[in-house]
Amino acid sequence: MTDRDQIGKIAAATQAVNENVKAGQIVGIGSGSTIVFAVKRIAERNKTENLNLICIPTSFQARQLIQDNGLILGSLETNPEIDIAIDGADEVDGDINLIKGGGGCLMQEKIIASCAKELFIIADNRKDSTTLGTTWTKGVPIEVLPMAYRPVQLKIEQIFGGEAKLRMASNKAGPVVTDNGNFLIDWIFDGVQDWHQVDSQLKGIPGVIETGLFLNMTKAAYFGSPDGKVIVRTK
Ligand SMILES: O=C(CO)[C@H](O)[C@H](O)COP(=O)(O)O
Repeated sequence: MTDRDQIGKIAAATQAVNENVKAGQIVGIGSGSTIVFAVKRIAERNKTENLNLICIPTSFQARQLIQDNGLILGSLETNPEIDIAIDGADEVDGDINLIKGGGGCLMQEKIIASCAKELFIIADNRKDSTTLGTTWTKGVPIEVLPMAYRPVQLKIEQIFGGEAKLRMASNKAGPVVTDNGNFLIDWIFDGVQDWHQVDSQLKGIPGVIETGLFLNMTKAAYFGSPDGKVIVRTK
């Protein structure tokens, strides 16, 4: 990531927090590099405004971020209903459908997003695309039960074509293991798909736990550019 990309992330995160976080809310905290700037901004505001938020994490990383920034940590057990969730994305299309899971946290992210009244996405403007599947070239992340990864890979390739790759760790021998103890398959697909149909077909394969396709879930996406300007896309 260059400094220029970082400026975009900071701008998007700051504006999204300024416009949407309100005192007393239950706030879902996403995962990745952009959410770090949102949590920092929430913590800054909390010092002067006493926001009294309860923050629900989407990952181990988010849990640490909440605690390291002096915010109140909650869970879905204590707070099953969430006011807003803020998260990053790997790609965002013109209808604010998303590919997520580049950082491996898609399942908890999707659960938290589904419990939130509103989901706000923050990203640098490289993530902005008109058609899903054009700028994110690493494939659709899919969380799978470890014992089923091989048949799931084969079934995905048989049904949809493309290549379904087991995500391997970089500083450990073997596969990436998610916060939930599962494996990830990155499905590199050919061309534009009917994503709603693909998502339900993928979830119909035994062993698939969740997909990184977030369809019709987002209220607004904030894209920051290297000059610090932010474009907001709503539906
Ligand atoms: O889905 C995610 C993690 O699983 C992230 O939200 C997504 O990868 C975006 O990350 P970043 O803010 O670092 O670009």
